[in-house]
Amino acid sequence: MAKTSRKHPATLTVDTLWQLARLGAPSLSPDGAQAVASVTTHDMAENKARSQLWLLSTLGGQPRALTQCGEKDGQPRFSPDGQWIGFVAQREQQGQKDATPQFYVIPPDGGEARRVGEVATGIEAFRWFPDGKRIAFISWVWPELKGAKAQAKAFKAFKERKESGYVTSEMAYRFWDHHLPQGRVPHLHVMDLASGKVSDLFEGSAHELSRFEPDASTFDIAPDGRHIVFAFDPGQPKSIDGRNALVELDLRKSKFRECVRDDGWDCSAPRYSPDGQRIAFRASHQGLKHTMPCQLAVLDRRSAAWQVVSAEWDHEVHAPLQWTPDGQAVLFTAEQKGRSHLWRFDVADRQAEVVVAGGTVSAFDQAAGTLVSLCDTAEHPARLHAHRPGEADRRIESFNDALLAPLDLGRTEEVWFTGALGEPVQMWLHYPPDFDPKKKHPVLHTIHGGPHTGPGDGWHYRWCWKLFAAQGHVVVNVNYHGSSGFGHAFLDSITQRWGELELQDVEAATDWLLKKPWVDKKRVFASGGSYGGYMVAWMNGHVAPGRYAAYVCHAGCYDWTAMFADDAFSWHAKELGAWYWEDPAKVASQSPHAFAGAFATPTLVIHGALDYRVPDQQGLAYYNTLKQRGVDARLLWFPDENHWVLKPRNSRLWYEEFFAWLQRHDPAQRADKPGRKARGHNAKRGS
Ligand SMILES: CSCC[C@H](NC=O)C(=O)N[C@@H](Cc1ccccc1)C(=O)O
Repeated sequence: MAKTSRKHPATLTVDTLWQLARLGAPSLSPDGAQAVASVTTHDMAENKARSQLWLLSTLGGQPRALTQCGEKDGQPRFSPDGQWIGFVAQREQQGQKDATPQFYVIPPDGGEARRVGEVATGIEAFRWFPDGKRIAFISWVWPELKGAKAQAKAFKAFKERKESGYVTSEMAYRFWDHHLPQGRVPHLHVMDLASGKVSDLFEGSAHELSRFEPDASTFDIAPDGRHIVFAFDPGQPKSIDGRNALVELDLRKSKFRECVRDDGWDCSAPRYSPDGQRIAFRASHQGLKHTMPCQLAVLDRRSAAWQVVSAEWDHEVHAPLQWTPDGQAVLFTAEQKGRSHLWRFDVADRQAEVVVAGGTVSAFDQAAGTLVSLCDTAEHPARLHAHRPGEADRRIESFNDALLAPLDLGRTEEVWFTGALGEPVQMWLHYPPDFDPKKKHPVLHTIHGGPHTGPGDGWHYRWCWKLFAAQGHVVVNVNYHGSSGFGHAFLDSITQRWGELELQDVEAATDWLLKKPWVDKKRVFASGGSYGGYMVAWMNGHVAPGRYAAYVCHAGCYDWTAMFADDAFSWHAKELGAWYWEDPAKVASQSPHAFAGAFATPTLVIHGALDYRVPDQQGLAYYNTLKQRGVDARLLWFPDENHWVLKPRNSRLWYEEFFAWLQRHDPAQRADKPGRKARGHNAKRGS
């Protein structure tokens, strides 16, 4: 038979990954006919991101770009009458650039966006009042000052000050990648849209919202427009792990009332029922144990009684919550075994049912019987679907289809094996596009962070499994003991013995793989970020050299004592079982640095200087130790990145260094052989 030359389909590259449009949370028009969402695109040459608002028909019409000139148009929400879309942006208008994010409105049927009012201290997040004439919004203000003018004056003075020092007596002063504004706290405000007039609802009171990235799920406005409920930590002084009560503000009487307060419980994400009589919220029994999940709770406003309704359902409820229009049930997303579904929880029956199955459903909205969901899977980045009763689900955009259509992404498989404690453990295998079970393939563990996360059937931009697979590796993501989405006992099983069960699981996965005829035993690699970085540093001290050809440690926790410099320091003792000054041996026994004497496996260490969750000294100490011990190591350090590498050019460098490191330590294709390049990567940079 004559041989036919078959053209290989293209595979995913870093540049293609960065060309993909990233969709934000949708908001539906009141009639459910249209959704609005922000769409972020990136320019590799300019090293920049840009977010525009798009209008998407749920009935089959063509998508339309709603905003053009904004750089970061975000958080769009339809007004209750559907006449406007409100959004938050920092724009240039009439030659003047907003100094802080402001509130804009645009009519959905066309026309230019216009800023409403001006808030010197900026707008973090907002919600429409039911009358559509006002919004409630979050802004960080000086609590001792009165009136918008005083805030504006103080803000100007602060911006113009010559000193750069940050002074604080607070326990919470940084969060992930930013310092909390000095002296300012997040207050709820009301803006009258006709006049642009703003009033601070918390002025003169000790109330404030969460200092940790407060968003629109931290408060809600009652259907009568008269009450606002919000989560508030009454503790003084504020701690980094304080427990929130729920407080209701009567706008007419300017009176605050604690409606849920139990010091053992942490409450969040309150949401009024459609008739305004009940408030659904998330409640976590922190008094019992710090790992307790956020459960669904309901407050009856008349009787003031509240109860957890999802106590028998071993899942963590994610914010935001939305009531169904009949007030029977609450919608939310929750993880389950490496997937995240949209659930409907019937409050009377206490039953949960999947409404939209993931993949990973990350956002949704509902109106007039229509539901929209934002969902990604291992096979594609986030897509928007409309779900209407009696109709087939409909894709309402196709932003990335043309880019992805010609690509062979390879196959993804969910596998269960026996891990630590003889228990079933899940892993996800992403096979390379050219996978052939008759050939030998290298293996790459990508160990997730947390430890209490549980990724699986989803798309990841920073740890893009399909991109790693395109380099020829079988990519492995083990949902080790401690991962979320597998019930509380599984999540809590690693408490006070970090490293132990997780390592057994990763090792059992490696054993499982090594039995496969298609695994190249000399080409097994392990990588991980944050807690996953902790894991690879831990492995370096605990696994016999030679089993893994090389490691990549991104933003890894290395030394639990020095980690006290992070922004979550009070959490360690709960997980490790001791403060370092009380039982240093117990802390050290769970810390990779204490096993440095065994480090022998080559490691690429990556860290960002703006990482306050895992400060970069962690990565530097690990790298220095490897160097001092004569272990082959390389450092990739970013002065301008945080826990994540977010800039297009830096991300490309991250992937390039990552691939090159694996190649350099790959016995089959050493990078020091001339002419070797990462697969599928454009040799030429730039546009
Ligand atoms: C309560 S804050 C720390 C926990 C958080 N994990 C969620 O499951 C987290 O930020 N984890 C980091 C690693 C880390 C662990 C302990 C203390 C600081 C950082 C991560 O893996 O992203």
